[in-house]
Amino acid sequence: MTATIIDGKTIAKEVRSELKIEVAKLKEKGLIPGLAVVLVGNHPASESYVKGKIRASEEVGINSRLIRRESSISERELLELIETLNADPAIHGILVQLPLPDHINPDKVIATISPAKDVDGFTPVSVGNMVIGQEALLPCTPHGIMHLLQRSGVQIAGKHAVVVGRSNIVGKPISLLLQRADATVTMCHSRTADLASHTKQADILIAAVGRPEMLTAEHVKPGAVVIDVGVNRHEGKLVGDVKFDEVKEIASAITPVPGGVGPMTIAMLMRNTVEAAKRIGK
Ligand SMILES: Nc1nc(=O)c2c([nH]1)NC[C@@H]1CN(c3ccc(C(=O)N[C@@H](CCC(=O)O)C(=O)O)cc3)C=[N+]21
Repeated sequence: MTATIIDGKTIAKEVRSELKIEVAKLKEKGLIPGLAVVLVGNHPASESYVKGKIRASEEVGINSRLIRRESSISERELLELIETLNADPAIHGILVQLPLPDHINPDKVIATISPAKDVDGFTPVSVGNMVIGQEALLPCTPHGIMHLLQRSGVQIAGKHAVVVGRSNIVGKPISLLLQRADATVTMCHSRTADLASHTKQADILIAAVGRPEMLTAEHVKPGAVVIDVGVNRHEGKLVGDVKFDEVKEIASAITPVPGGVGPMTIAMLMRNTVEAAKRIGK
């Protein structure tokens, strides 16, 4: 039996139409959510991601501002730009597109973003609040994965989730969110010994290592739900961390790349921006 395809593109569209209604109501009260997207230099993949974010903002009714800076900008100038946005009452969300040029310390830049406007959920304050289960803007990709699972009716409580990848942006936070939803979570990574022996135990398998098609049929238990977070440009096309054609024959459900987690990441950015606007008010 082949797996159900979890259609992130369609689910993301649903999220955006719900948000559109919510934003229209906020506008009646005089509150227009504002998002600043800061793009430094001209990383080719960043251009395409940022375009997606601006397009989604337009659809939902969020006022987005794309702020471009040359890659020669100094760290100090970038920090000053962020301080200005922190103080701007029309801006409720600030996103600094990563990666940044080598001479700029991304940790320093992220830590300068006001936690109230941290729609990526990357600041130390947001991360800390998430870890201890306090109210926080959640990082978009893990937040999007939780929505995908919930909206596709996947039961999480009591299940064994195995996460492959330990990044700050995906692996670590998704492990916590799954645990909070009462899954039992195993955290694996690129250096895990006998990876397949762990991933084969997974009822829910999250692939977030960033290695094209690394997880194959032999890593997957029949009937597992497989979430592919990989976005690898490989021989001119976009592929995930999962060997889709092979794994779809044994999984019960699987996300495609493209059209799975990626669109949900952007939808959650929209949601966080609306959330931040509501909390900050006008
Ligand atoms: N501060 C910051 N926040 C981010 O959230 C952030 C970032 N920096 N840097 C780069 C990564 C990557 N990322 C993606 C978002 C959407 C898709 C997405 O929509 N992908 C489409 C395909 C798009 C295409 O074809 O290029 C899909 O999977 O269907 C992918 C990747 C956000 N990131």
